[in-house]
Amino acid sequence: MDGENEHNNISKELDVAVRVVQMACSLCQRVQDGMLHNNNNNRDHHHQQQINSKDDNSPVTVADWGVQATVSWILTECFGSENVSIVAEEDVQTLSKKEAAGLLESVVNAVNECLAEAPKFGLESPSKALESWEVLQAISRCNSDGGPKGRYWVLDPVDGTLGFVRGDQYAVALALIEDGEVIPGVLGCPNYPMKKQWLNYHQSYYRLMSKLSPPAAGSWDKGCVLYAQRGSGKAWMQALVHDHRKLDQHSYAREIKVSTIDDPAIATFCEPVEKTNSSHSFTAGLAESVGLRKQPLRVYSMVKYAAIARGDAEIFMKFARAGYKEKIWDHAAGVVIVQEAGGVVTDAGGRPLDFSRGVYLEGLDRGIIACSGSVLHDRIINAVDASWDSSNL
Ligand SMILES: Nc1ncnc2c1ncn2[C@@H]1O[C@H](COP(=O)(O)OS(=O)(=O)O)[C@@H](OP(=O)(O)O)[C@H]1O
Ligand SMILES: [Mg+2]
Ligand SMILES: [Mg+2]
Ligand SMILES: [Mg+2]
Repeated sequence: MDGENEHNNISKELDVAVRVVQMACSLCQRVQDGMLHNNNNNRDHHHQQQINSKDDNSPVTVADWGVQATVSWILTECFGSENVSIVAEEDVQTLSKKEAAGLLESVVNAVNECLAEAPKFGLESPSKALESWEVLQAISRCNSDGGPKGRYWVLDPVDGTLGFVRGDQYAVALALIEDGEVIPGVLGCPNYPMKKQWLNYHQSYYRLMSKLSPPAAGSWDKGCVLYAQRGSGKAWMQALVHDHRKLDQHSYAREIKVSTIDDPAIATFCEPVEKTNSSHSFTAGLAESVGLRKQPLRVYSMVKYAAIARGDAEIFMKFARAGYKEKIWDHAAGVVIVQEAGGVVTDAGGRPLDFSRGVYLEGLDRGIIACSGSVLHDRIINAVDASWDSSNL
């Protein structure tokens, strides 16, 4: 099939990125399953350690650090440390504290367990398990500040950590930026099933699952990985896999496209779950004035971009409070995937997001609007202008 040929034609960078995101997804699933079990059974000291608060009160877990270490280690091995620079969300401050020894040990174990499986994903394992200092080094070498020149990877090890700790949606996001432009992007969505029978259904399903024993490895086909290469005009989705070697024989990448719906009356918009991350009242006003009739789909993480790229929803809007600066790792991978799947992504002024100015999306005008097509996109942009002054954002 075409899918396979095109898949074989992708760059080495995208190929490695897809594989390492697959690995990262299985690390996350293991940690999430472990957390949900602990939650139900006993609140021992391990559980106390599992969710940590950052300075801004947002959560960070073994999975966030574990994925950052794993991706950093694999990219460095594959491309050479002199060729790899990475912008990523987490640092080692908390982890390096004396009292965090147990937490660090959990991270090191998660990383080694994950790296040991690298051959299943067509990548190489370390010759022996990494020491704590090597894991810390892998995390802290993700210290690039981005910028307008050269090449750097952009990683959000766990996006939607809140969704993750709640047993809900989250994503692993990896992109490569070259001279300020996102080239390939990969989004791993471990709780977003290949088929559309999803999200609402998901929570109760997960609640039920967490009381049962974990499913046999490899039998749970509930996640997907999306990816795209800038300029190809194509975006792809593959199932979350536990053994890549088995899949290499198949044409396992399926092309995805945005929705063709451009009638607001039947369009679905998605937005962040938390009101603190995006004004629900402002988007409700917009929805009303544009004629969107369906209830908003509130979903954690960049799964919202995945939903647009796959055609499961038509609009994604995010209006953070004034003064909040969006970070490049929360958007880079999602934006290129949506665009290559046929969608349109801009700020609320209709300008493209500028990934070339460091860690933040500097100069972002009010909010982010991703749509399946320009008809809906134009309408939303116009509605923002019409209602902005009367809002108090
Ligand atoms: N105050 C505020 N306003 C806007 N955005 C914020 C804010 N604080 C954090 N963040 C970033 O939002 C990321 C999660 O966004 P979501 O769209 O998943 O939000 S939500 O959880 O569904 O409410 C989240 O990503 P992760 O930290 O990777 O989970 C943050 O980077
Ligand atoms: Mg994030
Ligand atoms: Mg994150
Ligand atoms: Mg975070």
